[in-house]
Amino acid sequence: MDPGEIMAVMGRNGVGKTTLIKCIAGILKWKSGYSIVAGQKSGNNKPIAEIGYVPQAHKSSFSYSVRDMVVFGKVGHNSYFAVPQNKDYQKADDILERIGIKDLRDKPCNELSGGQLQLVFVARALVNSPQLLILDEPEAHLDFRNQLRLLKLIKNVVSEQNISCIINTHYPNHAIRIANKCFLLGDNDYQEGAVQEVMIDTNIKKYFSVRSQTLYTTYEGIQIPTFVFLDEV
Ligand SMILES: Nc1ncnc2c1ncn2[C@@H]1O[C@H](COP(=O)(O)OP(=O)(O)OP(=O)(O)O)[C@@H](O)[C@H]1O
Repeated sequence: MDPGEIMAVMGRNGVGKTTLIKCIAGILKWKSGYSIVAGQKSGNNKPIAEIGYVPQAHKSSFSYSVRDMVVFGKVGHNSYFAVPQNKDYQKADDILERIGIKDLRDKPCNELSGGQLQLVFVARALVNSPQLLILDEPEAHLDFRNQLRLLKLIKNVVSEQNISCIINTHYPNHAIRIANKCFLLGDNDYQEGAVQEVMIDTNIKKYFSVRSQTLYTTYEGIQIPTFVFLDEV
């Protein structure tokens, strides 16, 4: 992928999307082969600093404050010698404000809702200014407004910081709205290419067994495609 690009990974439940992005991130080992991120081979269980990975948010058992959770992303959670500096807290505060959750700053993470925790994980990934941002279903727990805000935030961060982003999503409407590329994963094959060419009704039928129709809405002079799901095939 090139800097400035967003790739949406799509496919039905259990097909292997999370496994794929965990292998790219170096969290899981490839059975064979490897991926190269920012010039480094991933797949040897060594975290790559240039990758910001945002897992699917479940309830957190950590009682750290939101601010500390984000700062740990910066200084390294397990690093004994790493003491957060004022500038680390300042950066964490800036990101929390940008994401719109500064009011949660002092709240313990184990008292957050799933959607709030998801946004905290995004902040924690961004605090390191990664070259590759990998997000696993980041919109899953968010309400419509926060979904929209998060998608806009991802798009802006990718373009302003000229980084790359891989986003695992179940929403074709989100993929077509923010991604340039799409990787559509099936049981025995995949399709990869420009999102407008891959995310089409015939592929939704082939990879999800759902009949859909694309409708178009014009907003601020831009045509926005929207998939309407009609029935199972
Ligand atoms: N820790 C694990 N050990 C063994 N099998 C696993 C493990 N995690 C996932 N799997 C299996 O690997 C396959 C792919 O799982 P994965 O989580 O990558 O799918 P996914 O496409 O991300 O699914 P979803 O859309 O439901 O999140 C599934 O069949 C799942 O049951």
